[in-house]
Amino acid sequence: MTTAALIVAAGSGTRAGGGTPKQWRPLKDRRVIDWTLDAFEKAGVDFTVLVLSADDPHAWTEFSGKPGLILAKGGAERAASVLNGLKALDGRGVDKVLIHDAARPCVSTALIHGIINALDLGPAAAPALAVTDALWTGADGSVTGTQDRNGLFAAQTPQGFRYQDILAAHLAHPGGAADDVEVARAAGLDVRIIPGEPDNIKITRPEDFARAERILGVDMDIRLGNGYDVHRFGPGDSVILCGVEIPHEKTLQGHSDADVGMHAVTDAIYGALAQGDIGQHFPPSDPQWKGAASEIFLRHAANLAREMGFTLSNVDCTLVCEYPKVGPHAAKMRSVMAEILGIEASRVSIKATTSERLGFTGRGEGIAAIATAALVKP
Ligand SMILES: Nc1ccn([C@@H]2O[C@H](COP(=O)(O)OP(=O)(O)OP(=O)(O)O)[C@@H](O)[C@H]2O)c(=O)n1
Ligand SMILES: C[C@](O)(CO)[C@H](O)COP(=O)(O)O
Repeated sequence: MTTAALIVAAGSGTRAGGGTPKQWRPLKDRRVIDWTLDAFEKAGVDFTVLVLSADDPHAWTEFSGKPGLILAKGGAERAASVLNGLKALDGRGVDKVLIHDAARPCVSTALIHGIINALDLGPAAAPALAVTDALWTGADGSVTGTQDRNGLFAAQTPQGFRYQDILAAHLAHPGGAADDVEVARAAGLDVRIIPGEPDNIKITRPEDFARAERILGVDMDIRLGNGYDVHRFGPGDSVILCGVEIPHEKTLQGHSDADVGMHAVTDAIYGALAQGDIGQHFPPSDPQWKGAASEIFLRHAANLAREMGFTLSNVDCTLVCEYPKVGPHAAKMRSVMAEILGIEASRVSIKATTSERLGFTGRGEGIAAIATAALVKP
């Protein structure tokens, strides 16, 4: 089955204001049209017809010759634009066509697939939301009556059809239809209602841009990283764990101050950023890091995260040792780590476990630490 998307982008966007037609205006880091085209590309349609205003030579130049993209001229009304797009698909072996407003950039892959699949069961399928608010009639700023909302739906796009059916329906229609479902029904086609998505809004008025940005903003970049480190014990009288010096009968050995917990957290952050590990940024072969405070490494990782546009959401570190006991120092460790990371202590977890006297940690030969970091870019 060959599936095409038909995206109407030839309107003037009068109600949205702003001078430039809404489909060409910015939305987050791209334009409205880019989000819409991208949604159908991601959904894997075979090709796309983009209906553009004949009065916009820049748009035609920009999109001409793009693989998988067919251009068609817009008409005076939406229905005329759709018909021109349908004609442009003639002779290309299209079975299913999904007609969509360029002004609905938040459409999801799941909804597109839902419509495509529903066309295996009938000639037409379209998304809609059952009306949940009370409906009134009004005049001169006053309510003049109420309207029964039972059985009423708010229509969305993409509206999907078998290609030959909807082409014939549009050719036979006298014009003035609100949408393609009205055209299809006028031709006697049965249209299946698919649950629409509240986020699939149509940008119609100026405030809709901010709504669409909020919806698209949910698609944030969330990264997780893990870190693991081990340091052995040697002669001494204290250890440094997560930035806190704790009296102990031995010390941890290492090239730096051997703060095993801080190293694990640092590596977790580098891991989330896919930026290597501590050894890569601060090679042990470099004498300048001999005896260095591990705070330098952790600050570097946290700053790198910020430079790459991420916010550190939380870190969680588990120290594995029989002794020293970590519990009495955990609160201090959390506040020290939080200060270095530049986040609230409530986002830093430091805990400990023994290994039931098993293995090198159980025999008191060293301490291991494992950590997770979560980073978020809105
Ligand atoms: N002659 C037209 C009119 C509309 N559309 C497209 O149909 C979609 C839905 O229409 P609507 O929201 O009404 O857009 P506009 O007509 O551009 O808006 P307005 O009515 O505010 O001018 C939009 O993607 C719009 O670009 C089109 O391709 N050709
Ligand atoms: C097709 C449509 O998106 C269905 O909701 C809508 O009817 C087109 O926009 P308009 O605001 O009705 O012109």
